[in-house]
Amino acid sequence: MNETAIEFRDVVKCFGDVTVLNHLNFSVKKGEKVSIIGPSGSGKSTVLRILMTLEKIESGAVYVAEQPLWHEIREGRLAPAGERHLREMRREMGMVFQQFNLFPHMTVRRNITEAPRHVLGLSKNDANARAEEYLQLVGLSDQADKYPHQLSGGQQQRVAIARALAMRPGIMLFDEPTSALDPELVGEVLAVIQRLSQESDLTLLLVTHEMQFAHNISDRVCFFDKGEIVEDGPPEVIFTHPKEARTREFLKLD
Ligand SMILES: Nc1ncnc2c1ncn2[C@@H]1O[C@H](COP(=O)(O)OP(=O)(O)OP(=O)(O)O)[C@@H](O)[C@H]1O
Repeated sequence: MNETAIEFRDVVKCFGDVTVLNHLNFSVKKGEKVSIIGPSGSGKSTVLRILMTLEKIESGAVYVAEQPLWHEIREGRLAPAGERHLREMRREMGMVFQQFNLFPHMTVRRNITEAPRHVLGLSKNDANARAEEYLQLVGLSDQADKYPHQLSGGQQQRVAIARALAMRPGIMLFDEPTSALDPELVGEVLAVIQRLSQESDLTLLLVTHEMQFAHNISDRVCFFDKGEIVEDGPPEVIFTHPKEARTREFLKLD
């Protein structure tokens, strides 16, 4: 587990006058399961959005699978990344958002097969077989012909997970995947992510407000505040005897 899957080196990200990431240094090893916790507005989602190239950074560097995300080597020199490089880098990662963002006019099966067919060039049969494999993994094999509006929020989020997995990324990013769900539907989505974390060698980076869940699935938990990592350690330490006062306060341990 020595290869680095994700690395932020001295990254600064601002929105206008507001510094959202303040010289952030952060890395995740290949196969590691890491949760980011912290107060609202601390920059947690921004980390994931930068990885998906949905946001640019002001300075510093981001590496994915040990390659620079925003730069590429052209003619032996480091040059700003072209669209092709960005597309290739994005392919290393699958992201599941708070909102499921399924295509409403497509069946569940087509939601999952669309990218494998058109981005990876899989045949219809191969893409369908892949959709079946991942629908089984998320427990929705019998829903392939339904449309998103015919499913519960929890089922839609499980389809979104299957859709991301069907691209076979090495890294899965989850941005508060249960925060848009009714409480009674949270468990089924967490169960799927938990199974993924136990049974796969995927690298997993999860932003969550579900502390017990972060405790259960993570190798490491990072507590973010004001765009910095205040504390970073195994869940047994962070959730029971963190060193930093700010972490204790956030977790209401005092
Ligand atoms: N597109 C944007 N334009 C301006 N400000 C933004 C934008 N996106 C995020 N921000 C601001 O950046 C800060 C960090 O946002 P971010 O979503 O990363 O926080 P977060 O820790 O994920 O919060 P939450 O737990 O509420 O989702 C917030 O103050 C937010 O208002």
